[in-house]
Amino acid sequence: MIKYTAIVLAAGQGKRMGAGHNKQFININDKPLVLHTLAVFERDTWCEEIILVTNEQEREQMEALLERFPSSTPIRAVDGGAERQDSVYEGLSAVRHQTFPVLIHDGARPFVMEESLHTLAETAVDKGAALLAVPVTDTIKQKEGTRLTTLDRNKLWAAQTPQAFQYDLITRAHEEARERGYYGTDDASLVEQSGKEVAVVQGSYDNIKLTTPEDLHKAEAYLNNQKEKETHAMFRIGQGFDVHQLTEGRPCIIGGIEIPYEKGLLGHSDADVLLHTIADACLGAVGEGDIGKHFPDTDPEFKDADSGRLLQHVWKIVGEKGYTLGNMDCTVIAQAPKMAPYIEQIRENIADLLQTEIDLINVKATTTEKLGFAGRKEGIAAQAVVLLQKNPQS
Ligand SMILES: Nc1ccn([C@@H]2O[C@H](COP(=O)(O)OP(=O)(O)OP(=O)(O)O)[C@@H](O)[C@H]2O)c(=O)n1
Ligand SMILES: C[C@](O)(CO)[C@H](O)COP(=O)(O)O
Repeated sequence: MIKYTAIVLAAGQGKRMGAGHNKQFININDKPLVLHTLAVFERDTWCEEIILVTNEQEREQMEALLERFPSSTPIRAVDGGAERQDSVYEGLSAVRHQTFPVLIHDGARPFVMEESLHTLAETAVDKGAALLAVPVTDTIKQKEGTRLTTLDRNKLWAAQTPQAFQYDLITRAHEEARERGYYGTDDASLVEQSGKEVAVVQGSYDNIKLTTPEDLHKAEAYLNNQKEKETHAMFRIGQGFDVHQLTEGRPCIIGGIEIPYEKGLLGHSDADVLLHTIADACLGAVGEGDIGKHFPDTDPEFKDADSGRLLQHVWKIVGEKGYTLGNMDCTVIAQAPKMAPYIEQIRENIADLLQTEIDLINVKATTTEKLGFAGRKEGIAAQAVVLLQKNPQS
């Protein structure tokens, strides 16, 4: 996981939208545009802080909106400038975590996907600068006076946001542009001007910028389509499987309970094979990959980590996506130690971690009749099936 800062630009006037006021406050399916965009970053666990660049005259209105819709990710509002580029500069000046990559995003692009944010953050760390873009699908003509020329479409990409950068690199590019009086229509162009390469991350054609009134209809259609898909997904199912090796000199922690045994489980964290399996099943159910993606075993933060804490983090993601537990069924596959005396304690602990009823949690154990690695007591495996159901309030 890479932590990043998001700068969300909302200090424009929305002249081309023709609403008579800043388009960021236009309601799309009962919620102002800017809140749809902020929600993408609020949901993303990689986003450490959001800097919202607002129009000085609209600062109070924006702050009132943020108060009405509180966010779990810190949001700081700062005043923007006359041009988009000036607003970005003000946003950059307010960044606190200067070692994190910064993702600069138009408040008017509410449909960017979380997967794109992660690829951009990773590419910015790796290469310094990256932008989201899509191959152009129309034939593009250049008109000079009355003369038309046709550009080679195979070389053309339509730039989107976010555009992601190492903080020092983009700040320097902005300062150089200010010194030269250069104004670009995006941030990548400033880095290009300073002679550095910007990596292209292919985005989605859905990541539109709401610019003209026609775009509002497209946005409503997109959101209705999304809603339809979500309401159909009343239930989601996930399965998990995990194995850890038994070794001497480690505690044997299964389901959060330390079980007296001559050996323990080996792993980067506390190697709780059952809680890892449950976490994987939960992430699988909400389409969020696996625990390796969220808690890499190369990250020193998770060395000997309490897997109960990891499961609670996963459970928060499940909750944020609007799901609650239907039920779960788990099997621990171990020749030894004998699990039966600890099953009730394990169920209670899982129920406690997930703040749910114990009746929804079934845990059982089996040996493998001395066959295979489990039978030879070389390791312990666990598997789980988790059914999630849509929270009626979401
Ligand atoms: N001085 C400015 C100008 C633009 N933006 C932001 O930059 C994004 C992209 O700009 P655009 O779509 O052009 O928005 P507006 O400038 O609001 O629209 P218009 O050009 O039609 O007036 C928008 O989220 C807008 O709020 C900004 O923060 N500060
Ligand atoms: C940054 C941008 O969204 C990339 O496509 C675009 O250049 C913003 O331009 P605008 O004129 O400020 O809408």
